[in-house]
Parts: sequence; C-alpha cells; structure tokens
Amino acid sequence: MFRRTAPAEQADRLPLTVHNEHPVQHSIAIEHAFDTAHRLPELGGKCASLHGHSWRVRVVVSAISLSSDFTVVEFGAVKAGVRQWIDTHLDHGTMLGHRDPLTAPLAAAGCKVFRFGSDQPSTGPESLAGDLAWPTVEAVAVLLRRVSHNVLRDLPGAPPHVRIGQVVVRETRTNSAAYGPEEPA
Ligand SMILES: Nc1nc2c(c(=O)[nH]1)N=C([C@H](O)[C@H](O)COP(=O)(O)OP(=O)(O)OP(=O)(O)O)CN2
Repeated sequence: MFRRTAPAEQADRLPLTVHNEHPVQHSIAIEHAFDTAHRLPELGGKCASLHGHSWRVRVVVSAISLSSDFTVVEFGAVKAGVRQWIDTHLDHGTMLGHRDPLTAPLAAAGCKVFRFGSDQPSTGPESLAGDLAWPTVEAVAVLLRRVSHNVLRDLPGAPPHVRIGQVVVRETRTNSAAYGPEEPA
C-alpha cells in the first residue's frame, strides 16, 4: 500500500527539493549578440584562416530565493554590464592566441584585437583569458562566464545569494559550448 512519508499538513513546510538532491532555484537569463573574428591555427584546416562569426551568448543568473522586490536580480543592470564589456572588448574585433603573428599587423592597422593566453597583463580585460590559450568557442564561454561573474559582483547592492549559472556561447547555427553548472531539471 502507498504511504505518505510525511503527513499532508506538514508537506507544505518541507524544504523544496528536486530529486531530493538539488535545492529548487530561481533563474533568469539574458542574451547578447556580437560580431567578432577569430582563428584557431592549432586546429588546422579552415579554422586556421581568419574568419568571423555572429556570436550569441546566453547567461543564466540563479538564486535560491527571491529578493524583496521579487527578482533574482534586475535584468537591465546585468544586461548592461555584460553588453558593455562585450561591445567594448570583442564586438567588431578579432580574438587571437597571444603568439599569433596577426596580432601586431591588425593592431597597427587600428583593428580591435583581444588576445587569449597572454599571462603578461595581470590586470585588465585580457587577464580574464590569460589561462585560455586559444579563442575556441569553449574558451569564449569560460571568458564570458568570468565577465558575467564580475558584472554581478560589482552591481551596487548585489544580493550575496545570487550566482552566475551556465553560460552558453553559440558561434554558428550548429556549434555552441556551455560552461558552468547545469540548470536543475
Ligand atoms: N571544439 C571546437 N571545435 C571547433 C571550433 C571550436 O571553437 N571548438 N571551432 C571551429 C571553427 O571556428 C569553425 O568556424 C567552425 O567549424 P565547422 O563547424 O567545422 O565549420 P562550419 O560552420 O563551416 O560547419 P558546417 O556545419 O559544415 O557549415 C572548428 N571546430
């Protein structure tokens, strides 16, 4: 015979869980698009040639409970911060490995260049990709999760229980990479 594990009148007061493992979470997501070139010489073939993509990024922000205004965090503030960083450092620019010989001529021609894998700057935007040797879509997802984390950290009055969840970066209609905790089912 089927038996309840708790009396019905107590059930509403039990902690909410999914599969008894993950706490139930609230999450929101913001998206942005940017047009940026890259090349991946270590992969060889056509990826070694300088080429561009219309990239899309989706950033999940999650919280175990809502703030007093019944939000995880206000959309606009997160979106503005992530968009501003991407538009300043990546959009209409070129992402290269730091030893890529194209870096110097592109920069000399006044083109925006963002170097991955450069451990030279210990601060500044490129330091966020210092341990990422090449601008693969996987590495761009790691970079943009770090960027999103910093945006959230620097929001005035950011609630301490709010976290950046999974970041998904899409470089083409068929190719994408995700980084960060999976969203609870
Ligand atoms: N794991 C990864 N593999 C590849 C990456 C990457 O970042 N991570 N990047 C590339 C290239 O950037 C390339 O632009 C995309 O490659 P590919 O899908 O082979 O090319 P198409 O978009 O032209 O593919 P079609 O679906 O045939 O049009 C390669 N691999």
